Amino acid sequence: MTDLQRVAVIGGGVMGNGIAQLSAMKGHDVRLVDVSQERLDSALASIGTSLDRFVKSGKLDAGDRADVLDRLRTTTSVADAVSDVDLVVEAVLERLDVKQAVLAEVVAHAPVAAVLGTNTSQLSITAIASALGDEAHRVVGMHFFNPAVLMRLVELVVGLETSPETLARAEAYAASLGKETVVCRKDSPGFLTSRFSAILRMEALHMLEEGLATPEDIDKAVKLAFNHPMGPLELGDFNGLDTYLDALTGLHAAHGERFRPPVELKNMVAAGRLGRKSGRGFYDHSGS
Ligand SMILES: CCCCCCCC(=O)CC(=O)SCCNC(=O)CCNC(=O)[C@H](O)C(C)(C)COP(=O)(O)OP(=O)(O)OC[C@H]1O[C@@H](n2cnc3c(N)ncnc32)[C@H](O)[C@@H]1OP(=O)(O)O
Ligand SMILES: NC(=O)C1=CN([C@@H]2O[C@H](COP(=O)(O)OP(=O)(O)OC[C@H]3O[C@@H](n4cnc5c(N)ncnc54)[C@H](O)[C@@H]3O)[C@@H](O)[C@H]2O)C=CC1
Repeated sequence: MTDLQRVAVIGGGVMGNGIAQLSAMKGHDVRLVDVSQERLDSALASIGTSLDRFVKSGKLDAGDRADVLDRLRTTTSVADAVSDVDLVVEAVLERLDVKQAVLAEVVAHAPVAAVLGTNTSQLSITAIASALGDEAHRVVGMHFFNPAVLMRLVELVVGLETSPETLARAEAYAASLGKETVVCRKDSPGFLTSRFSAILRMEALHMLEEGLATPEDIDKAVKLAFNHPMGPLELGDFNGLDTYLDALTGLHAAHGERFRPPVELKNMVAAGRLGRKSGRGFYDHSGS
């Protein structure tokens, strides 16, 4: 194990619970933080389901399942969670002000040597770190992919103030999780992956708006023509349409018209159709 034994994950939603689970599976001592016990219970339920799948497919020993859960502690207190950690992964919602406030609270309570990773999908790392004054050198983009327990990549993003030591420690943590990394060496909203992803997704949304085909056929075209495991609309439901809309809104502000979120996507989020997590999005998930 590296010197990054103790890890706190802030936010236990779609991404945070997977990052916490994976870290515990790879031997880290993990503290998972969310705003309420209800949210933490929901995160633990997702982790339990995922661990069961690993056990069922023979990728995890039934005996090791309990050890993984023993290494994972939950709390609603950021101060308590980060007091002795080596690294923090922030995975709260995709809003600059919320991320800045959470990291400011982390800095107030974490050891000065702790690395501060943010799992933002597209926000500027420099802007997030700007709330931390002299501590900005400790902030690095650590962009995981959903589901974090299975996807092979972590995209590391260097902000203007990120120190080489911070990047090196983030690389060591990703390696300890068995991940490959790419480094986006110049901070730019959307980095490498979210800009690629958004281009395909925007075309799918425009095709839907233009009535070219059903959602099923738009997704099937991408899956079968290009061998993608999921189509772009299916993937939106998988990510969560609220997070997807927040990400597009940021990309639109940074890169202009090509990423303008369509009104239909805004309407779906306003109506609470958030994809898998609410039971309905581009598709009906109420039975799954
Ligand atoms: C504007 C841009 C910004 C947008 C918003 C932000 C987004 C981001 O910032 C970044 C992102 O995450 S983008 C999304 C990246 N993720 C993807 O593209 C996922 C695509 N899907 C897949 O790879 C597979 O469908 C997947 C791997 C998910 C599932 O595989 P399959 O399709 O083959 O389905 P299954 O047969 O169900 O699963 C295969 C094996 O894996 C096991 N498994 C699946 N999920 C699991 C989980 N969560 N935990 C544990 N095990 C799991 C499953 O049991 C099965 O195992 P075997 O039976 O042994 O093969
Ligand atoms: N959903 C996805 O597929 C991906 C999302 N991301 C990024 O990861 C981050 C989290 O996204 P999701 O997990 O999808 O969101 P989510 O909405 O599923 O989960 C966010 C969690 O953060 C918690 N939270 C909010 N404020 C908090 C605070 N002050 N302290 C502690 N917890 C707090 C919420 O209660 C919620 O449980 C975002 O920045 C998103 O852009 C990155 C890769 C993929």
